Amino acid sequence: MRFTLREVEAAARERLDPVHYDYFAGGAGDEVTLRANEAAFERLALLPHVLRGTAKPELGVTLLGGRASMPVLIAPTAFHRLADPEGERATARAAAAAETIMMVSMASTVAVGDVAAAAPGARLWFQLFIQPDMAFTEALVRRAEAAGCGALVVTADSPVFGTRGRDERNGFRDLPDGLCCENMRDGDRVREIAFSPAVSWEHLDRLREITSLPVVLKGVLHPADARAALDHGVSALFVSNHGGRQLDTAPAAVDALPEIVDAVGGAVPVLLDGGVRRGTDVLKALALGADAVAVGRPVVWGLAADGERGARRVLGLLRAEVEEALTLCGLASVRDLEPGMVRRPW
Ligand SMILES: Cc1cc2nc3c(=O)[nH]c(=O)nc-3n(C[C@H](O)[C@H](O)[C@H](O)COP(=O)(O)O)c2cc1C
Ligand SMILES: CCCCCCC(=O)C(=O)O
Repeated sequence: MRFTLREVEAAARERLDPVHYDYFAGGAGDEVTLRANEAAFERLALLPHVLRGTAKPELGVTLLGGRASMPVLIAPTAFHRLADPEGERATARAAAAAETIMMVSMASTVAVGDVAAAAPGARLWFQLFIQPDMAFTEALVRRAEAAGCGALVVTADSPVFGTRGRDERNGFRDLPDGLCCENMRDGDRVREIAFSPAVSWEHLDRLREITSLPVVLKGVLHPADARAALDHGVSALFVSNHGGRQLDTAPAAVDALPEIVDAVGGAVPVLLDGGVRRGTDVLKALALGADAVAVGRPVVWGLAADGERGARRVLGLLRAEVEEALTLCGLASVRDLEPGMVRRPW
């Protein structure tokens, strides 16, 4: 039995090739931001209410017209077949069982159409690194649409691929033979994902012209960028530092959240990922104005520890913890969380 996400991670670490464990676990530079994401949640205190006479709390949220049974989504992470032979198929089945949204990485090791086919009823969004070759970007969008994805999650924090010291030291550069980024197939070749500093707001405008899918902008930390994103018509903002894997010493996600929420002023939903490991972290982020959070590594750990069952276990643990924390806070619903319930005691 595994009772916490830490125990799931320990089990995953035992099963994974150490080089692959480091790829999943690691961050950029000195991993300052990686550590800060979790530490920032720990520094926040929750101030509970008492004697509210509540029933079993309501956890469900509605995002971009779709329902999730809890405010915990699956963040896009690459290369699930390094963790489990079924890879993203297993993750999607776990997401469907939990009735939550899975963001399928553009760097998935199962093509998005095959992920959708393997998990009927799964609520999928497709994550996109805009490719400077807009014709190929459009081809990716069409694949996501054909797979029934409900939104495009455009990752904006990766004009270059962050330098991760663990991968450099381990010499981890390529997927093993037999695995590739299946969405990148183009005729009889598999393209490399281009990370390009030339990608700009104009590309985002162009993307919005070629699809009617809602666009979620992921990797926003600066309030001025949040305001610009609204001007460019995004449907949701996603506060994220890429799990500490891009700009090291960028702020912890939950520390950046209040200013983004303020800048957005309720115009669109705000999501957050980075360091969410406990139900209480979920409550803190929602109290500070997030509409939902997402988890990256925890789902990979579940997958590596026990395949689909492990990913389900991770989502189940988080659900149970959110429910218990809400009850202990005297709340009937995730909607009742408000900023006054979060304190910075130290
Ligand atoms: C192994 C790994 C792969 C990732 N791959 C992607 C990706 O393909 N696209 C993307 O936008 N973000 C990617 N991310 C970032 C996650 O979407 C997310 O921002 C981050 O994992 C959240 O932090 P957490 O792992 O602490 O929950 C990746 C993160 C990890 C750990
Ligand atoms: C060369 C493919 C890289 C996929 C990107 C995965 C990612 O975002 C990560 O943080 O790792």
